[in-house]
Amino acid sequence: MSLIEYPSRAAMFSALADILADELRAALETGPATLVVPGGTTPGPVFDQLSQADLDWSQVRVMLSDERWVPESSDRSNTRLLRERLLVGNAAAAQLVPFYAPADQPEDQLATLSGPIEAALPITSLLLGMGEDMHTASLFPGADLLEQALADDAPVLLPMRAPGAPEPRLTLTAPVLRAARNTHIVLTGAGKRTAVEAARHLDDPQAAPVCIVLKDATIHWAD
Ligand SMILES: O=C1O[C@H](COP(=O)(O)O)[C@@H](O)[C@H](O)[C@H]1O
Repeated sequence: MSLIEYPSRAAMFSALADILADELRAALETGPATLVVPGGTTPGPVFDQLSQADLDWSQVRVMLSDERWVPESSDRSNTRLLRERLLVGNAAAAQLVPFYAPADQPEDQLATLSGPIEAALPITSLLLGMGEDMHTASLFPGADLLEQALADDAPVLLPMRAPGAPEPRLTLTAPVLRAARNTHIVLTGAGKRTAVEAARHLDDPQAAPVCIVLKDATIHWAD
């Protein structure tokens, strides 16, 4: 794992947006590109800048790493964050690959959502977040289907329920995340820095699911 420490969050968010835009531009020289991004509280400022990048967004497929099973009217909806902060400006031309469709439970839409996700693979640029519990995407320690999601033959998408997660989730699985061409993890604050170092030492995806991508990832950190 390589770690870049930035002097400020603003500097990190801006640098990350430039890096992702450069990766997408390079990939677009040979065909369509797929950008995968996290939800949560951290990536909004990256989206604000990336959405203004000058590239052929009509050839970019954008999807989440994971979604909370809530409608877009909820402020916990990761899709809502994407629509409000990334799929605007120049990036409004991008193709959103959906991670949510109205239904009581994620299992009800699993087959419908999986097809377009599979068709958009492999991932060109993967941006992930991480919680202090060392979860990434919705691969949580102690989650009901974690073992299945970590397996080499896991389907692209799985539902996930975890003690620390208030609602059911849908998440990309380990083989899909590991196959990304470029992997970045965006982290802020001392707690997440400690957590990612602990995950590296643990090297145990059951206890620290973020381990699955650490070998090839660039960690971007600012206090
Ligand atoms: O629930 C989630 O949490 C992680 C971390 O979020 P943050 O608020 O600590 O930045 C996020 O990466 C994931 O996509 C999201 O669904």
